[in-house]
Amino acid sequence: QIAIGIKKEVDFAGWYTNVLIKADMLDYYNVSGCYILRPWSYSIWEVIQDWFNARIREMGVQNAYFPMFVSAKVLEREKDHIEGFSPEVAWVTRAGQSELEEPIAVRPTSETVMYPYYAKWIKSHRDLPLKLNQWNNVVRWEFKNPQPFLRTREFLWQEGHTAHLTKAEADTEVREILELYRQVYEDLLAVPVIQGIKSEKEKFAGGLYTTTVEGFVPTTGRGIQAGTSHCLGQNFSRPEMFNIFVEDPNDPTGQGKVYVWQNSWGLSTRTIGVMVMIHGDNQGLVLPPRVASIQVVIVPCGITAKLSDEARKAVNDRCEELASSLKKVGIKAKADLREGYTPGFKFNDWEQKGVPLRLEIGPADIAKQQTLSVRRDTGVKAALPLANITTSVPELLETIQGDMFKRAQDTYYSRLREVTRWEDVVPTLDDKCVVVMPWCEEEACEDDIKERSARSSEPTDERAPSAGAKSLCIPFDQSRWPAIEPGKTKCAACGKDAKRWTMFGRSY
Ligand SMILES: O=C1CCCN[C@@H]1CCCn1cnc2cc(F)c(F)cc2c1=O
Ligand SMILES: [Mg+2]
Repeated sequence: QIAIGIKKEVDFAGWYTNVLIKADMLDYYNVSGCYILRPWSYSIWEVIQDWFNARIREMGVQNAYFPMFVSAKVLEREKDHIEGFSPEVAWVTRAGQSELEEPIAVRPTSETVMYPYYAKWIKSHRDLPLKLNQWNNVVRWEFKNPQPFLRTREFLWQEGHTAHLTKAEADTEVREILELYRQVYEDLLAVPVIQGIKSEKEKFAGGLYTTTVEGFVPTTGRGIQAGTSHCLGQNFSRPEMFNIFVEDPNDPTGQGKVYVWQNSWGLSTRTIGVMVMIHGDNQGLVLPPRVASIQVVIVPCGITAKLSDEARKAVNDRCEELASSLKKVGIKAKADLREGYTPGFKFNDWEQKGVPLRLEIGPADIAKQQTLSVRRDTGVKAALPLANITTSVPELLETIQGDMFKRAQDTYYSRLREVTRWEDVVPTLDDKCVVVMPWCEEEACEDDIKERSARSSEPTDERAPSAGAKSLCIPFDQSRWPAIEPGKTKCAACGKDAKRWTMFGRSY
């Protein structure tokens, strides 16, 4: 009896956790907001790590590891940097039965752990650029309801922290990393994202500016911040903060000092949650081939009781041979020869786990020297000759990867609604779309938009106010929308001169 699944469009939150459990991606844990990452999801994180490590190594970034504990004195180095976040900080206050002299914080991010050592290690401009990254876990005691991968009290991420002699160099690296984040999503996870800069209200307050890759979840019509690359400017290197400076190589007197220009950038296991939400369907998980730990599952069919033992052996051997010839060309293939399970049971099992391609082989297929392929993303079936299977299957997997991305990108772009009149804002949000409007970029206006859009669209049911819209990003690529005419095009919210088209929406 295969459990009746929860429908994605009916109960999205229930569908999401059900898919994760049924696909063996995670398990629940008795500390709220924490989950166990089982191999089926952890293998996706490893693909992302391997890919990202190769590329940052090419950029001269080195991996390192810093302690997870931060003293209160160090964490609260600068009151205003931390003040908004302090409710999220987890503290160790005792070991065994003895209270600690000073409480020790568990890192929520590592700026304050790392930068005192940047100050110590960076003595000359020849020590620049310093580029370190760590793969670690961080703890943030969020109080909003937790969601696996999307909002958890402990999560895995990489956090890159770099120091440069000039702003220009820092600016360049911010975008190089953001481009890598785009590729992780679009090329590995088949998830479309839009690159842009955050508004003053939404940026990391401790930094100079924040760039972001913004995802979109069509089922809920909500945007999701999928990765961030900040330029910190000299905010963390200035004397009152970590005092990280070098002699100015361009100052003939040799007296000049340059405070270093810093960046920090992070991508977390939220990547996995976004991929599940975008591609999953009512049969369960749908994995993009490039991150699937099993890309092709081969299932013996037509094995009935009346089939002779040698015929049954012939089918099983053919499945095994097919798996090994696909593995030889680098395809992650598996023959499911489990006894005592029907083909139908196996089909459902691997569909729930999101394996991108199934190949069925029965006596009839052997006779015809073919296999029946079934795509997980579309369900489309096609007979494939065994003769050229080691080229047709890799090609089919690439087609699946491309089609999954294209479908998701078309959906995302179809939900970007150009809005130039305020009265169209809330209806657009209620339509599960992103508002893209000419915006003045003033913080007061953004506060106003959030408040005015929080009122529900139907004046009658004041009870159920919809969540307000916040700015998601100001896309770097403005060419998708009509040019803003300076002094002429007005902000759709306040009527002041608009500066750039900006995406507003409800978000995670
Ligand atoms: O977002 C990134 C990328 C990787 C490195 N860090 C930056 C900025 C993190 C911003 N941030 C985000 N969340 C925080 C939560 C806290 F509890 C806290 F004490 C501090 C922070 C905090 O600084
Ligand atoms: Mg937060």
